[in-house]
Amino acid sequence: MIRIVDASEKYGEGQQMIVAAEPIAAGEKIWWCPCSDDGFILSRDEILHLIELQPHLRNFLCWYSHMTEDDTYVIPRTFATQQHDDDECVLFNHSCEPNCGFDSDYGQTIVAMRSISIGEELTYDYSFLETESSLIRGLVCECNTPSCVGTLMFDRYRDEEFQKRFYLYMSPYLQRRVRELKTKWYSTKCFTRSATDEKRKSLHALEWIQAGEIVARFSGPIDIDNHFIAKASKSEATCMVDAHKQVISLYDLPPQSEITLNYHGKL
Ligand SMILES: C[S@@+](CC[C@H](N)C(=O)[O-])C[C@H]1O[C@@H](n2cnc3c(N)ncnc32)[C@H](O)[C@@H]1O
Repeated sequence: MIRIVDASEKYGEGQQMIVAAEPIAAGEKIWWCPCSDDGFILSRDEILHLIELQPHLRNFLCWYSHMTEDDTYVIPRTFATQQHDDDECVLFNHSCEPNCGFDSDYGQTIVAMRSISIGEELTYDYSFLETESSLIRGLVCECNTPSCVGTLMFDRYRDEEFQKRFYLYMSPYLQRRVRELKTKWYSTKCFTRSATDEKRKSLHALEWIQAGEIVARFSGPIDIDNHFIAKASKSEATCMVDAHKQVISLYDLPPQSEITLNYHGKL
């Protein structure tokens, strides 16, 4: 059903792509990705540490990892040899007007979203899998479609039009993130980190946050068990909550700073 061909001209030296080897009908299942079952599961910090130790693995780790949860990345088991063997699902490229997506019942199955002709490139939108802390955030898109967004920031899941069109084609992780936006909203400048000693998740700045910016917003009770914002003493908290249940930064917060609140004081 599919063929792998050279794509150096479109995406750059050494790049490959998947094309349809026969006509594919809308809704047809194209590929079942084994990587989520077989791959190594690492946090963002663990991957960045690995890249620091072995810089030659950077492209492999960043290109072929995908997110299955906040701060949870699956990388092909073969990363040490830099081969992707039969995991051809890693060769699907991104398009801002994709023709494939994920089957919402079986998140690991790639299906055709419309009929596809022989020779047409098979693509999905990487925003069906990735959020702002994607390891390829900032990739300049070469999909050449009229609705190309340019630089991929992986915040498209927040857009209501995008949700309406593509919710059913997003991975289970992205679908959950879309649902959570209604009750537990975090700024695009934040990311969740799970690599603390107690394995409790915590919220951090992904990029520079200025004093007075809205960092998060809640609709329910602001309870420490309800979200990932850690507690701190009054003098150490980096944020406060305003009358509209918005978490506001008290200071300029450089990347990596932890978002913290003083839960004992009046929130
Ligand atoms: C999962 S791999 C896809 C397969 C890749 N083409 C290969 O041959 O290994 C993701 C990488 O492919 C390239 N890529 C995929 N879609 C792209 C796009 N729309 N624009 C530019 N580069 C893209 C980027 O280098 C990206 O990091």
